[in-house]
Amino acid sequence: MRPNSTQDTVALVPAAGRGERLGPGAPKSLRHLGGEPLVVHAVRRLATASSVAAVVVAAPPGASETVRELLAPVVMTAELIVVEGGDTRQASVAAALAAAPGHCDIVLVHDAARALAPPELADAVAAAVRDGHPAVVPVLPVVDTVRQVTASGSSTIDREALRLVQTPQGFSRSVLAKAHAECDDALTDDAGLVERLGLPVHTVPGHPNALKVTRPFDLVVASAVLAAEGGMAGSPV
Ligand SMILES: Nc1ccn([C@@H]2O[C@H](COP(=O)(O)OP(=O)(O)OP(=O)(O)O)[C@@H](O)[C@H]2O)c(=O)n1
Ligand SMILES: C[C@](O)(CO)[C@H](O)COP(=O)(O)O
Repeated sequence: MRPNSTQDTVALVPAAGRGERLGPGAPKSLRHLGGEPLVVHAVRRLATASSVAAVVVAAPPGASETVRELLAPVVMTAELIVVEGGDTRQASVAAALAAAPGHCDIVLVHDAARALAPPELADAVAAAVRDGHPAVVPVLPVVDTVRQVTASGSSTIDREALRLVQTPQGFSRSVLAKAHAECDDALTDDAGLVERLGLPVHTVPGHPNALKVTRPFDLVVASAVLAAEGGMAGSPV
């Protein structure tokens, strides 16, 4: 246990995706960045956050033991649980939530694909939930002009009110559990499920390092980000 910390948070890490947009190869969370799998980078940073007491990873089908062996040496100050993920991101989050230890009232949901999100971002999101917001998402402003294209033509959309949504997203545990129990629409994130309950979603500033590795170009960018931060490889937390 770290001194002077509020360890009331469990981080769920959906890591079971195939990574089709990244191209052929191993499941995305097991592909390497700077010599380590993406899931190792993501979990190391989460486990470094002072609010995080436990991490539950939803591993690719058949890879739970591999993921456990990869993560055991790097997660030393938080409880580590590995479960098998599902066919969709939503199913993987639900599987991880079902395995989350009961003593954590705050739940973060964080893509393994956002491998370099800094621990401070996780703590900022958890702090906003602790302050009373039932659902919290980190967001970045849109920096490009946005155009909507339809069959009948195209038009510019006012970007002032638009934001790009990242993870980790934070929730009060009861709210996330209710959202998953009551909504089975296929949505792209957990805040969308909570929104369907009619609850507000609070935003906090995101971080450029929390970029999602989706396509090959993103791996190039993430490699540069990792190099710029001096690498975190090999340091157990
Ligand atoms: N069945 C799934 C699908 C996705 N994810 C996870 O959800 C996060 C965000 O998903 P995305 O970036 O879309 O990953 P993939 O589904 O792997 O990507 P693709 O759509 O290119 O196959 C990733 O950490 C991914 O591993 C998951 O746990 N289970
Ligand atoms: C959850 C997420 O990362 C927030 O931006 C995003 O919605 C995941 O989308 P994907 O299409 O599953 O990569």
